Amino acid sequence: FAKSIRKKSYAASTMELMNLLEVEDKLVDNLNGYVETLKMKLNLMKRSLTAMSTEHNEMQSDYESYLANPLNSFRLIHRLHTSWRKWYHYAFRTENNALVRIENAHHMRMLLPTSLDLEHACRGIDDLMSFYDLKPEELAAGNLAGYSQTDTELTAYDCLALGEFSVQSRKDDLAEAWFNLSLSRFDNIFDQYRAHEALAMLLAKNKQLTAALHHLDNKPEEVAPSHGVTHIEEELATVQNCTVVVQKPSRLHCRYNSTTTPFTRIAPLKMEELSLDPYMVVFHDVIYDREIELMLNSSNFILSLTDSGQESEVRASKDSYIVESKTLNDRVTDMTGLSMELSDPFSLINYGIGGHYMLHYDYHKYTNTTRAKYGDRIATLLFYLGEVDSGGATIFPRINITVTPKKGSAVFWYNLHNSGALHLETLHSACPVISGSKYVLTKWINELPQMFSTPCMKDSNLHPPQNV
Ligand SMILES: O=C(O)CCC(=O)C(=O)O
Ligand SMILES: [Fe+2]
Repeated sequence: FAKSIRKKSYAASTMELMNLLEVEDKLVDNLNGYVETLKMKLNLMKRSLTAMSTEHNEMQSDYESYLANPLNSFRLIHRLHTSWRKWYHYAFRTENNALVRIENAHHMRMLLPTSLDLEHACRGIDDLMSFYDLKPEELAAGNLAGYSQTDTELTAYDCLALGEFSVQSRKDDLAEAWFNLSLSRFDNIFDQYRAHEALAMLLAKNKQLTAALHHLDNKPEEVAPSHGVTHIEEELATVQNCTVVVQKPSRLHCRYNSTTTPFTRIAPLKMEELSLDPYMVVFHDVIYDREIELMLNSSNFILSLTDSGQESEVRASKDSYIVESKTLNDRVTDMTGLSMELSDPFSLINYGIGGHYMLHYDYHKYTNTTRAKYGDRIATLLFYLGEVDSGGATIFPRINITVTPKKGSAVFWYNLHNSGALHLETLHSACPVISGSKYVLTKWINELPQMFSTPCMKDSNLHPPQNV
């Protein structure tokens, strides 16, 4: 088998394509040889199995008299001791002949078309379609603008690949047609689900989440949900949560916190527990109107908003600005019992109409060494600096919690389990602002200086509420 490395693109020339035919010839031959070797092995095992089971069945029909004969008992012990071991090893052994075939296949991988070749081939088909105004159905049926040949029909996998190429080329309508063709060509639910999944991803990309989920309903039980599927489900949960404008009444209780630090004993904080795991609370009246006014009217902040010079864009997304404040740092310590050392400064975020913050986690998910050096974000505290006329809630779709901005309140939650593990249920986002403007002040709290206030407990995943 040739070992040379090919450089030319297969899709570019007929000569190269002829080489590819030759490669396929050799591959078929090689695989055939492999199958033959396996067949021989299988036949040998089948023959021995027949001999063994005949003997076994004879013995079983009258085992008392069979085993009464010492020669028979000897043979039984010998058989089980020797033969079964032999078969066990034989089953695991890879025949030399088979190994050679596998090695051949390994070398021939160099001659196979790469993903770039496949892309070129897809582009070729795509160009043909645009040029001659061909429809995917015609091509899939092997019909090339009236030039039709038998046996040139495309397979379900071909259609799937062309669909994927169309997604990459941002031709979503074409992609949908290819995926549907692929779906109708597959003949079992497992393969069909591949097409359903591709269609679901495409629909989800275009925000047609419910239609996407309909496709995902076709998932056979044996198939594990993919990352993409989980993402669609969360996106849908996000949309559903965002449409709930009023805050869900909390099942947990409301209380005054006067235990965190000496300060809170004098001035207790009003807090409402939203969740125990991840631990999450809302504090009321913890940032004052005059503090908010000062911050929002600071010339630097106003400048930072107008500076971007792209008013509509700024309004359509979030815009953040760094704020340092010892008073507020101390307040967050009073509220949470956590040290503000090594934490990021506050981030003042403004969202205009449609402004939102995609689903995300606040932790960095550092590697162990980076994390030991810099520390991850153990918790987040988010002050709401105003009410939003409509929309703009902070939502946690995995735990079904929606927090509606209320001027002067703050939401606080732990991003990490008490063991230090990342808390996956803290996935959250800011819903698009429908009307009004939203201002929040975020503090991402570093884990490193919390060693004594929140000792990391290896076996516990829960943050005890008394920490807050
Ligand atoms: O604005 C919000 O509601 C959420 C902000 C947020 O997630 C963050 O600052 O990390
Ligand atoms: Fe966040």
